[in-house]
Amino acid sequence: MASSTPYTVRWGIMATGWIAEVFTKDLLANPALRNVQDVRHEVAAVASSSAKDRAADFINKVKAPSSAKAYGSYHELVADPDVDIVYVATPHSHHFQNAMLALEAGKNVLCEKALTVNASQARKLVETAKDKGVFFMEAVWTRYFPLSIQVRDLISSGAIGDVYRTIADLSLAKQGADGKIDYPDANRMVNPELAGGALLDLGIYALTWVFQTLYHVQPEAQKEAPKVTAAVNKYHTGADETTSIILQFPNHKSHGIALTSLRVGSDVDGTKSSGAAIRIQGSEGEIQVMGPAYCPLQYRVIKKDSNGDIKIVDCPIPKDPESGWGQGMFWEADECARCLRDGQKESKSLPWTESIVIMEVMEETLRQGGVVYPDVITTDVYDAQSPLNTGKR
Ligand SMILES: NC(=O)C1=CN([C@@H]2O[C@H](COP(=O)(O)OP(=O)(O)OC[C@H]3O[C@@H](n4cnc5c(N)ncnc54)[C@H](OP(=O)(O)O)[C@@H]3O)[C@@H](O)[C@H]2O)C=CC1
Ligand SMILES: O=C1OC[C@@H](O)[C@H](O)[C@H]1O
Repeated sequence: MASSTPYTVRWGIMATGWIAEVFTKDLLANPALRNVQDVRHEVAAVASSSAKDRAADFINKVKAPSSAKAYGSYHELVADPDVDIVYVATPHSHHFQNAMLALEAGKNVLCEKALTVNASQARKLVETAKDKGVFFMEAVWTRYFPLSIQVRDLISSGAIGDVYRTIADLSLAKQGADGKIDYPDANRMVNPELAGGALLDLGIYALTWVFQTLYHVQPEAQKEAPKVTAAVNKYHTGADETTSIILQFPNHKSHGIALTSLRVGSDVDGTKSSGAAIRIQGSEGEIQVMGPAYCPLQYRVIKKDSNGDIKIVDCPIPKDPESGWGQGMFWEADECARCLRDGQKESKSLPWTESIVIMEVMEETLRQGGVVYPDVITTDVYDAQSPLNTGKR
């Protein structure tokens, strides 16, 4: 008989930036509001690489319980026996070293996207998770949206026949009046030292839709790595600003088109009236996914013989009625909790091999585009004392 006591996971939050805050507030949201009774989350500790006070301020800001510990270093966080799983919320440049720090300390890890800067780093992380016998997952939250699960199920059930093409776009119109992209050159979005660029930050979501619909749904033995043809425009910092990828899956005769840009937006006027960000095209019809590729809230199923009778399905994110809070990151946290409870080391919705194949596609894209990042962030040699782990910037 299933236990009526929810399984509790104690989180350690590594970094105190934007997404750390959003994710932690979702962790603290009441699971009942999303009809979840079997798992729950606690914030055990928060670490800032810059100052203990920053971690303490973060704990106050997100309204975590005062029992949550504040640390002024990532090393202290991963040594805390009260932390079951570490959420790595640093820039992409830091993921390899930071996730290794936690894995080497024997911690389970949820690491923000893009998982790493290259495929070799991703492979090393997976090997380490295996060696240590811990859970490890890339935090592509979109995969855990009920909408994504429904779309994958529709494809698997043959609702639109054989899928031959997926076109997916995640672009943000960030060009300012002066022709420059509206982020300072030092910002993580365009700074090569922080693995900046459209591809690793946004393109990963376009690729997520290509992979969810053309790769993930295939039987294990039929999953194939795609051929990659990419066009990349570089910003003056050296990071990619507009990147378009054609992925060819030869055995399935399917194509994925993954688009991303910091010059033009998928949502032209900010009113979400620009049409489908994702089109999944099959022999018997098409599924269109509306809204930003990272956080889609509606899909449409258009059958070949529908005669205009389109099925429209809304999948809103449950909000706390009092605070209005709820961003949809809690679903990926619930997945982590269930995997820990059930002793699973990887998530079935985003297995290790799939994260690695996607990293291979991104690495090849950057190679074709001539985007080069500094050695300190591309090395696949773990160094506990790397400046990326100690915060000595
Ligand atoms: N899933 C999603 O929807 C989203 C995911 N992300 C992902 O999360 C990660 C972090 O993004 P975001 O929160 O926007 O970034 P921020 O710049 O807001 O925060 C990053 C944090 O990392 C820590 N950090 C450590 N070293 C550095 C450094 N050299 N430069 C800057 N920060 C450093 C800092 O925390 P401290 O000083 O406390 O150590 C900082 O606050 C990225 O990988 C991004 O792709 C981002 C936005 C949305
Ligand atoms: O993951 C993300 O999703 C939302 C974007 O605004 C952000 O830049 C990116 O990191």
